[in-house]
Amino acid sequence: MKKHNKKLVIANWKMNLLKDPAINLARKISEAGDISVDLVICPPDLLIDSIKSQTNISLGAQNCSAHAEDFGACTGDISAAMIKNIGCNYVIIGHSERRKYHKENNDIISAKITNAHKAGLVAIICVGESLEERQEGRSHDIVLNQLSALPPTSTPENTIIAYEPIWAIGTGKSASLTEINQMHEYIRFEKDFKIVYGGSVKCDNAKEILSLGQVDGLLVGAASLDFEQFYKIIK
Ligand SMILES: O=C[C@H](O)COP(=O)(O)O
Repeated sequence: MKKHNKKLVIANWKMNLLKDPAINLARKISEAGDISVDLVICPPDLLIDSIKSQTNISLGAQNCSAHAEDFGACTGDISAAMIKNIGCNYVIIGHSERRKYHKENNDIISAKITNAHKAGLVAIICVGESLEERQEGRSHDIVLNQLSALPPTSTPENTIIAYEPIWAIGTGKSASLTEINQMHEYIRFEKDFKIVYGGSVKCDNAKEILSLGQVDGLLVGAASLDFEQFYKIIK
C-alpha cells in the first residue's frame, strides 16, 4: 500500500556542466514558480558550494567515501560528514555507473550508506537489473540482493530507494508503466521506504510515471540538464 503522497524529483547531473552554466541552470530552477514536487539537485561535488550559496535548492552529492572515518588518508575521497557540512541533505549511493566503473559491491555500498546515515544524510540507494538479468527472469533476485546492502541504520526517514533498470538508463527507452509499478510494489514489500524511478525519464513520460500508485518520485539524469525539459517535469 502506497503511503507517501508528496512526489520527489531528484536531478542527477552526473559528470556534467562547468561552473557558470551549472549555476545558471540551478538559478533558473530555483527561481521558477509553480513547482509541484519536492526537488533535490545532485551536482558534481565541486559545484555544490556555489549552487548552495546562490540558490535555495535542496542539494545532494552523487557519492561518498566508504572509509570508516570522516577524515584521513584517503586520497580523492569526500566523506559523508564533508557533504553534510557543505550543506547537502542527500547523497546518491550505489548508482549502476559506480557499480560498473568503480566495481562497487554490496559491502562498499553498505559502508557508504552507514556513513551517510551517521552524517545525518538521506541516502538515495540505486538498485536495478541489467537487460540480460531481466530477460533471464532474475530481476527480482538481483534487486533483492542489492537491497540486502541496506544496513540496520536504514529507516523510511533516512533512506530512499531508486529503482533504475540499467537497460533504461540513458537509452531513451524507459521501463513500461507495468514494469515500473510491479518492481516498486516488490521493493515496497521488502522495504516500505520512499521509492523513486529512474531511467530515460523525459518531459513526455514523467507525468504518467509519477501518476503510478507505487511511484513516489523520479531520479532524472539527462533531462535534468535542460531547463525547459526539466521544468516541464517538475511543474
Ligand atoms: O541517475 C539517473 C539515471 O541514471 C537516469 O539517467 P537518464 O535519465 O539519463 O536515463
